[in-house]
Amino acid sequence: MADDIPADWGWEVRTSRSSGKTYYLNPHTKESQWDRPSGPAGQSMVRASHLLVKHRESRRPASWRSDNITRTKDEALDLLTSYHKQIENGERTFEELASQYSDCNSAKKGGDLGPFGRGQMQKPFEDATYALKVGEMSGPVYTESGIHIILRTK
Ligand SMILES: O=C(O)CN(Cc1ccccc1)C(=O)c1nc(-c2ccccc2)[nH]c1C(=O)O
Repeated sequence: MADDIPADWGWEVRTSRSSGKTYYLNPHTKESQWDRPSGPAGQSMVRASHLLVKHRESRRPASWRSDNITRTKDEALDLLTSYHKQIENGERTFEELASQYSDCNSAKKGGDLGPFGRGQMQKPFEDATYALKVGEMSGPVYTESGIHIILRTK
């Protein structure tokens, strides 16, 4: 779905101090150019869905599912492991379980987070996603938000 990634994603629009003209700066390569870029700023975009199970040590132990999440980290891991098994054996789909059980607002979209590039998500989440092949599902991934299963979709 390349159409959902803006052509010049990742470039910064700047104004030249000397001429007042607009130019484009790639913050990753530090290159600048007058013409509007025709491609993303040289970084690969990915797309993923996730199922987040929060616990009492989560940075924000609350979600659309519960105002006060009190489960322990171990209980969260047990839940996530059971979801992972049900998806692996084809009993349930990733989308069904993420919609029903994910403590992330993305549950409303079957866990889909849309496209993102490096530097946008918490580092453990980003690294786990980039390490997956398209179509592959992660094991438990730990971030400040809780414990995730990630499905790379693009
Ligand atoms: O960590 C926090 O202090 C609070 N957050 C961050 C957050 C809160 C609302 C919307 C988006 C992100 C979350 O706990 C959170 N993190 C995520 C998240 C984490 C990694 C990848 C994608 C989403 N979703 C949520 C959520 O409530 O919906």
